[in-house]
Amino acid sequence: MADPGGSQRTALLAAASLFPVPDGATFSYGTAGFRADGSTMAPAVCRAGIVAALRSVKLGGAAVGLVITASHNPVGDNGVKIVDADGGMMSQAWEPFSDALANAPTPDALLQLVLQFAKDEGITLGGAHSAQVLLARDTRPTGEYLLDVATKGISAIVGSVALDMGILTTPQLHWMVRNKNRGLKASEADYFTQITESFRHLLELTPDDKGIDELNEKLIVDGANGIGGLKLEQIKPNLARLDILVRNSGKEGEGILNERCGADFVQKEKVLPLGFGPNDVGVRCASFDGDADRLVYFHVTSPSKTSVDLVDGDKILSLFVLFIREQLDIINGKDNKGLLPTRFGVVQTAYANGASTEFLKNLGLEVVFTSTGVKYLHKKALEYDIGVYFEANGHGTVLFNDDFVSRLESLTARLSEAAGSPQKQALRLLATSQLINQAVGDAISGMLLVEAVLQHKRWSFQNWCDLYTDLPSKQLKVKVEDRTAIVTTDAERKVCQPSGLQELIDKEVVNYSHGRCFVRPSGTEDVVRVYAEASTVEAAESLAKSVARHVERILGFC
Ligand SMILES: CC(=O)N[C@H]1[C@@H](OP(=O)(O)O)O[C@H](CO)[C@@H](O)[C@@H]1O
Ligand SMILES: [Mg+2]
Repeated sequence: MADPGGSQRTALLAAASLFPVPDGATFSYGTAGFRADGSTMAPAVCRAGIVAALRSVKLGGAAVGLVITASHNPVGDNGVKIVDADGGMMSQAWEPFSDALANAPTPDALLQLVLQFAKDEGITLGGAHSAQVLLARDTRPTGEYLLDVATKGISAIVGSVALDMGILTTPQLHWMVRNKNRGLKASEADYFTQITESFRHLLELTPDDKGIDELNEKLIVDGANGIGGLKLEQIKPNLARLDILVRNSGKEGEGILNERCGADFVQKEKVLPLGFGPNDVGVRCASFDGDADRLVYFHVTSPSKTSVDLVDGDKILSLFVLFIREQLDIINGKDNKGLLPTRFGVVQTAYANGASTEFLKNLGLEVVFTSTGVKYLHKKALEYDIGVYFEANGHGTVLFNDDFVSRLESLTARLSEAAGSPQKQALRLLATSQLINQAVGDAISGMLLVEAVLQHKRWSFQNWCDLYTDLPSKQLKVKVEDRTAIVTTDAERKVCQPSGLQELIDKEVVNYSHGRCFVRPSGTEDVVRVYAEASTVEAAESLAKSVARHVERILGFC
């Protein structure tokens, strides 16, 4: 390997010495980057900066992203995630190196790891290369400091440039990286223009005969006291036909990030977030998580109850699927002789409610399953012309393949406005591809698509809720000695190790009507997760508990 030169070695050794890894600390890139108490994150963040810069060098100087956030976790936590040049999550092939680097015990060990990795990957260091990393952070108190730490890590790769894009939602940064590398406008103002314009365009395409629905314009958004609420306040005045009120907006003094509010809280607890109450009965409400890449909707059911009717990621997915299918069916209807052949696919995980999967399959759709984690779902969705994916917790998007968008564009240019022409349907799909974030799940743009579709269909929240009835489900966490002893297959729906456990699960499941149950080691917490579904709440709980007991017994409860 070409010697990277003294200055490169010195820079790496210096950065590693600034933020030593404390004895006993171990970082793991996990399902969504490194995360821990914010005050302990500097070593991992600095080293993630090094990884991001190396990734950019490897990709010929293409922009790579780095975001400082711990999403829905408590305000004291923080984390770091790397965004690949296509705007998606960092290539999984680089995760083992990221782990090794984050845990390198000494500056010299770090240097050796970088040198070896650069050699293996064919990366020439210290030469005439360039690298650029776009940085962003959410509103956490440790964010500013950690962003500075990341910058130091990036600068440790000689020739790298760190560009601070400011306080952003996670999906904004993904969008910027994607656009920049495609030679498209990539500023925050461009992001806002694109989503507000395409939203306006979609509303203009709402069927004329359906008129305007006065009732449906009001929407209250729980911003989790994070960055999403602040950004939504910024674009609110530019959103036609929507009367949005933001609560837990992230403004100084309004509340603590993610504390008893936000999409994760609402989806898991199924109760009202802080700031919502009896006066909100009947109003459509939405909830973002702390970095605004998750979205759920809810309704306050009665003035005396704190429970909510929840519309989770599965039902958001179902709404999008219906809308897209409606447009495709008309474009490809017999009068139009299949103008736009489309491979349309839906991607879910084992956590998708069984009722949603049945609903989608009954529509004749191709529904495929991947392991938990957006990185898996996104990759699968890219295999289709239009791929829709969502996790039940509200993270997801609709991906339009580039070739398909080109076909759609030339189709819209060819079609006339004449009666019977599916021009409007094609334009709706085009506007949808502009509105919904193509890089990653995005609460703000996802919410605008939901709103446009509800207006298109003139649907109330209740109409949406009634699409299907969720099967009661229960999730439990089991603390065991070593969660990695569980190995799964079939998109995590079956256990292959330890032997015998799957047979025990099967024996439990047959006792329950509509019973379904699976267990898997979490990728973000030191627990085994147990998920069960059945026809009643009590049955789902009982099934989850029985299986949790088997897990405890076989793996050793701790
Ligand atoms: C059941 C569940 O909600 N799991 C979450 C959680 O992953 P686990 O690997 O289950 O800990 O965090 C991931 C990252 O945010 C998210 O993608 C995923 O959906
Ligand atoms: Mg998040």
